[in-house]
Amino acid sequence: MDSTVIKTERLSKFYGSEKALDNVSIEINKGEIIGIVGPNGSGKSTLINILLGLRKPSSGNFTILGSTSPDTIQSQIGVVMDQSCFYLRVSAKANLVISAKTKGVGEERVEELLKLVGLDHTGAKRFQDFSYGMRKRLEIADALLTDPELIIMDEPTNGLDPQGIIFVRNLIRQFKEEGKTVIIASHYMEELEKLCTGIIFLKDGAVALQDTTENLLRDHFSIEKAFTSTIY
Ligand SMILES: Nc1ncnc2c1ncn2[C@@H]1O[C@H](COP(=O)(O)OP(=O)(O)OP(=O)(O)O)[C@@H](O)[C@H]1O
Repeated sequence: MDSTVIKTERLSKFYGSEKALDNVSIEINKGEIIGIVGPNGSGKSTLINILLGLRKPSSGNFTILGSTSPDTIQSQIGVVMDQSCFYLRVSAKANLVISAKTKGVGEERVEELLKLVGLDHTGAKRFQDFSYGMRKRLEIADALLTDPELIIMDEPTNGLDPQGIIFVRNLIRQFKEEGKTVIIASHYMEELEKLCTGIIFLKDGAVALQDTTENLLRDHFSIEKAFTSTIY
């Protein structure tokens, strides 16, 4: 079986005359946990949005889970990007039940996920009264409803308390054990060093370096040092 989960060929994206992505060619295989790192404005979100079908590339091609149109394989991709829309006046459970129905998933999965993300005791509390961390946990549960094989997370621990950070890190370790493929865009290099099997450095929209975490640590001692010598 083909183990390629994502393959991009010379992907570029212009916003007007501004080049946000510059000939990005990457390959990500099943079971890899890949960190995407780069300065603000280096193209991380643009790349993710193109892979999710939310933006069209100006040129280049890509496949994601063997498909050239991400819209058709949405149930196989879990997305955590602080962009989920939930009903403000209903509980975590009610929100997940609604989402599960839309996605054709049974209600038993809702109970399972509420427990997994630690929201099983929130009862009737409404989404609008949730803390940021609770909202993030609900977004993660929602992303996992269809048991996706590819999970894409943009700054998954940003704004979380220490307990929330540990929770997300352990969850990513669990994904790794389950053989899922995970892409994490993050500025927290220590975190990526602990979790990722490989790192992609973006600079000015282009891939400045892609390598395994093992190789980067051998050559640079830390992802931060690898980043500094690659980007500056
Ligand atoms: N909708 C848009 N319209 C115009 N320019 C955009 C748009 N979205 C992004 N850009 C530009 O494209 C470039 C890449 O932005 P992008 O958001 O992909 O970077 P990023 O690496 O995700 O940044 P950050 O770390 O700040 O989230 C930036 O110069 C940004 O200003």
